[in-house]
Amino acid sequence: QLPSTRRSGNYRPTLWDFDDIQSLNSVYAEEKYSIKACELVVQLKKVLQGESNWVRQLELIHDLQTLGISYHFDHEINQILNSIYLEQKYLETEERDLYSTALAFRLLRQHGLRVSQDVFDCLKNEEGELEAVLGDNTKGVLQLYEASFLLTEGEMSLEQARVFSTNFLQKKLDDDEIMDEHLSWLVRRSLELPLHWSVQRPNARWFIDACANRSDVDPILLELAKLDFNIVQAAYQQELKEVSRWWKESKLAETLPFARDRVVENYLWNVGLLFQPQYGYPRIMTTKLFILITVIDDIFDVYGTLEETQLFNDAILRWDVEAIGHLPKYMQICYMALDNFINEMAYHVLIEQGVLIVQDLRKSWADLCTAYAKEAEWYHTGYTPTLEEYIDVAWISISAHTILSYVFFLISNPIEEEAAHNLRNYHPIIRYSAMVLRLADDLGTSPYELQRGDVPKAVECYMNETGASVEEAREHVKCMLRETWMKTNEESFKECPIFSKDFMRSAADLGRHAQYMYQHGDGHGISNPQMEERIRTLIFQPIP
Ligand SMILES: CC1(C)[C@@H]2CC[C@@]1(C)[C@@H](OP(=O)([O-])OP(=O)([O-])[O-])C2
Ligand SMILES: [Mg+2]
Ligand SMILES: [Mg+2]
Ligand SMILES: [Mg+2]
Repeated sequence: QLPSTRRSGNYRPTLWDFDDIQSLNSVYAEEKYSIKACELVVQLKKVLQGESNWVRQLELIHDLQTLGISYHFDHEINQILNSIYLEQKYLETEERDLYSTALAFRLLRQHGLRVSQDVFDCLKNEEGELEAVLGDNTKGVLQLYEASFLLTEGEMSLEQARVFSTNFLQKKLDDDEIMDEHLSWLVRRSLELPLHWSVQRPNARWFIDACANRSDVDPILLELAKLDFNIVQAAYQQELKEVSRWWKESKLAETLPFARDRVVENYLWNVGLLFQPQYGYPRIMTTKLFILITVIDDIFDVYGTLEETQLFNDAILRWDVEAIGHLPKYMQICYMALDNFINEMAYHVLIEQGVLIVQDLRKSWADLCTAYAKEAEWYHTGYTPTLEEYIDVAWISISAHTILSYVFFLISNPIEEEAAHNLRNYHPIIRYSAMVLRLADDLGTSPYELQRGDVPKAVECYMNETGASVEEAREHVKCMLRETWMKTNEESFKECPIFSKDFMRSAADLGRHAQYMYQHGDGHGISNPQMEERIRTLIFQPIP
C-alpha cells in the first residue's frame, strides 16, 4: 500500500550539543601525562616479567585486558601465554583447580592457542560429570562460564558447562549467596554479557571503577588504567570534534530532518570497532561512514516512498552523477554526500596505499542499497518473509560488509590482494560479524521499528512462520547468536588467517559493540539512561 503520508521515526534531536562537543578540552592531551604513562608501563612490564606463578601471570593478563591497557603489553602477553601453552603447566593436575584451568583455557584460546576442552576432564567425578563437583566454588564456576563462550562446533561439554554454570550462578544471585560484593557484580554483569562477547575499551571504564572495591589490585595497574583511559579519551575528544564539524558543515541534519542525528553514538561504534589509539584517522572516516549509513537506512526504512526508494537504488546501481536530476531534492543531496565521501575515501587509499578502490566501495554500497530496496518492497507490499528469506537479505542490510570494507582498506597496509579478494567475496568472518550485528540490532530495535512501521525483523519473521510467542522467538534469536559466535570462534582458530589480527579483531568487535549498544534497548536511535551514562563517562568526563 502507498502511504498517504510519510512515516516518521519520531527520533528525538541529538542529546549532545554541538557547542559542548566543540568546547571539549582535556588536560590529558598534555605530554607530561603520556610521559608518566610510559614510566608506569615500564614498571608494569617489570612486574609481569618478575611474576613466576603461572596463575598470577594469567590473572594479571586478565586484568590488563579488562582494564583496557593490554595493548601496551602485547609482546609480554604473547610470550607468557605461549610459554604457559608450551610448558603445559595448566595440565599438571596437582597444580590446578577449576578456576585456574578455566582461566587458562579462556586466555589461551582467545589468543588463538587451541587448548582442548578435555582439560576439564580430570576435575570431573567418576561418572564424568563436572557439574557434580562444583561445590560452592562461585569464583571457579564464573571462570568456567566465561570459558564456555570460547566453544567451537561440536564441543558439547562446553555447551553443557555454559548451561549448568549459568543456572548455578543465577541461583547464587537469586538466593543472595555471593558474599563478596565485587564477585557478585562480576557474576551479574557476565550473566548479562560474558567477557568474550564484551567489547574491550567501552567496558574498561566499568572495570576501572569496579577496581576501587578490590583489595588485590596492584596500585600501579590501577594508576596506569586510569591515566591511559584519560589520555586516550583526550584523543577521542579531538576526533569527535572533527567529525562533529564535518556533520554540521554537511547540513544533512537540516536537509534530512527525518533521519537520526547521532554523531556521538556513531562515533562510539568506532571506539568499540577500532579501539587502538593509533587508529584516529580510521575512526574519523568510519564515523562518517556510520553517519551516512544511518541516514540512508532511514531513507529506505522511514521516509522514502516505495517508488522513491527504487529510483534511489537504480541511481546507486548506475552511479552516474549526471543522471540524478529526476531524484527528489533530498535524495540528490544524500547521493552527492555519498559520492563525495566515496571519493574522499578512495583518494586517501590511492595516495596512502597506491590502490584504486572506487569500484570496491561502490559495489559495497550497491549491495547495501539493493538489500534496503528489497526490504522496502516487502514493507510496502505487506509481505512477511520466512526467517531464512529475511536473513538472506538482512545480513547485508545491516551494513556490516560495508563497514568492514572501509575498516579493511583503512587499516591494511599493504593491501594484500588475497585478503581484498576474500573481502569482495564476503568471507565467512564478514557474514558472522554481520549476523551478530543484525541479530543484536533486531533484538534491540525491532519493537520500536514495528511501532512506526518497518519490515518485519528476525523475531517477527520467526513468529509468523512458526506461531511462536515473542519470548520463544527472542530465545530462538539468542540461540542463533550463540551459534554465530561458535562459528566466529572456529574461524579465529584457523591456522593461516587470510586477514590481519587487527581486522579479525575488528570483525568480532563489530558484533560485540552491537551487543553493547543494544544491551538495554535501542542505544543508538532512542538511547536510554544506561547509554547516556556510558557516553558521558566514556567520552565527556575524565576519570577523576
Ligand atoms: C549503524 C547501524 C548498525 C546501521 C545503521 C544504523 C545502525 C545502528 C542500524 O540501524 P537500524 O535502523 O536498527 O538498522 P535496520 O534494522 O534498519 O537494518 C543499521
Ligand atoms: Mg532502520
Ligand atoms: Mg534498515
Ligand atoms: Mg534495526
